[in-house]
Amino acid sequence: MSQEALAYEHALRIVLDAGTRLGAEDCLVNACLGRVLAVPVTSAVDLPPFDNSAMDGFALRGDSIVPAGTELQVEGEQAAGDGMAQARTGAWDIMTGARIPDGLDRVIAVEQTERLAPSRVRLLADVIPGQNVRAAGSDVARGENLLDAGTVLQAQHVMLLAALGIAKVSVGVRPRVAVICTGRELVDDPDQALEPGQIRNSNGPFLATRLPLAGAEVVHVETVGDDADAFGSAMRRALDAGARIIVTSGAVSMGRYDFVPQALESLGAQTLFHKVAIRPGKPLLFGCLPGGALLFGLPGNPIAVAVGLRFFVEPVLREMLGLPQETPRRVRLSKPYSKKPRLRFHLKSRLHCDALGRLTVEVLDGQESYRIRPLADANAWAVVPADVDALPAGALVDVYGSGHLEGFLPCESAL
Ligand SMILES: Nc1nc2c(c(=O)[nH]1)N[C@H]1C(S)=C(S)[C@@H](COP(=O)(O)OP(=O)(O)OC[C@H]3O[C@@H](n4cnc5c(N)ncnc54)[C@H](O)[C@@H]3O)O[C@H]1N2
Ligand code: MOO
Repeated sequence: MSQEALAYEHALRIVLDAGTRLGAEDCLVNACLGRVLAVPVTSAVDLPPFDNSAMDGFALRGDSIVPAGTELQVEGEQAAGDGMAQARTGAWDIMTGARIPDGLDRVIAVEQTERLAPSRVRLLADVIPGQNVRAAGSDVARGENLLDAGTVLQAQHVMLLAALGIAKVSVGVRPRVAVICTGRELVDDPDQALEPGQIRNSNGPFLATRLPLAGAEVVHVETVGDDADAFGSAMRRALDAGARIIVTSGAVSMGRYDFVPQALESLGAQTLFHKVAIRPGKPLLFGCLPGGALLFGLPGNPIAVAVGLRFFVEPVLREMLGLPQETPRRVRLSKPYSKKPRLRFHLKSRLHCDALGRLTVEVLDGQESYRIRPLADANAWAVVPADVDALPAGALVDVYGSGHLEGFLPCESAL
């Protein structure tokens, strides 16, 4: 296998070709948040299911306008939850959401009436046909297409599905993913004091929290030292937990303890590439394990992990979930930017929106791959291709949101 760094596009093609679409499964609507709809949803019913009142007031009927000054006998009362009622003449005391009695066709708000006697009312305003009536099917008509396949289900979809009485939806099976962090310097327990030379494991918690947001099910998380045997055992536990993708962090570069490439070989894995012409994350390794699970060996620097996840793992998750690949937005740079040629750069960036709604993207200071503070300030990734070395302020660059399922402007209110 060549040690030459592959172009990103070439490397991504290899990854996507290795990912197969998973099937669909039923999911309860109250547990479907963040899942990707596999089959479109069509409504079998009308919403609202019956004509009902938009106001507390009086329901009545008429051929055309019923004029102000009309006096009517109050014939009955209809509250939300009351069933069918037949009305012939007069007015019905009605509450918001109550079914309109059959035979009536309009509602006047109570504050536009004057009660003359317990069962007599005078209208203080004209009332037109259909006034304050929420017609059956006016929100959703039976047979209407509501949600497309590929929709990432959110609380507003749950509201709609619940209103329609839909209890289950068909969603893409979540790819099962395991996370293995390597490095004898790593400390997992936040209560444990650091010995000289030790650092806290931040890649593990990052991967374990970001992967579910990216549509994966995390089935195993483990940290091992710089020890090929311990790594091999962790890989076996990850596979036993059902992982179809294993994401490792660290030990893929040139150091004496960078044992992952060797360890993978002894596990019978096929390394499909090692090194991509990107920054950060150049030593990224991708391979296939004997049972077919995919292995992403992400370089240990935290931003190399974030880039490997966003620009390699997330695209293959899309493939497995049956989603088309993303198209970046083109956004103007707020400041000039220059970089080394021949590497594609993935830059911690922040989208800004001015008072007229114009977007610009700011490449944040502190792009080194050990610097995690700027990632916490970022809300997007700007990508500058390998063959570009300098861009003036105002140049258009490709921009991706923080995560592939989170939309382009995940925190518009915070821009
Ligand atoms: N001689 C060379 N040295 C390095 C090269 C190179 O080409 N030649 N590439 C550099 C680049 S670029 C990267 S990226 C790193 C990748 O190194 P490894 O994948 O072998 O990762 P480690 O050495 O294990 O760790 C790198 C760095 O990240 C810290 N780290 C590791 N795991 C975690 C974690 N779970 N949480 C937080 N931080 C973590 C680790 O302590 C190191 O500081 O190699 C360069 N070197
Ligand atoms: O490619 Mo490395 O991620 O720059 O530190």
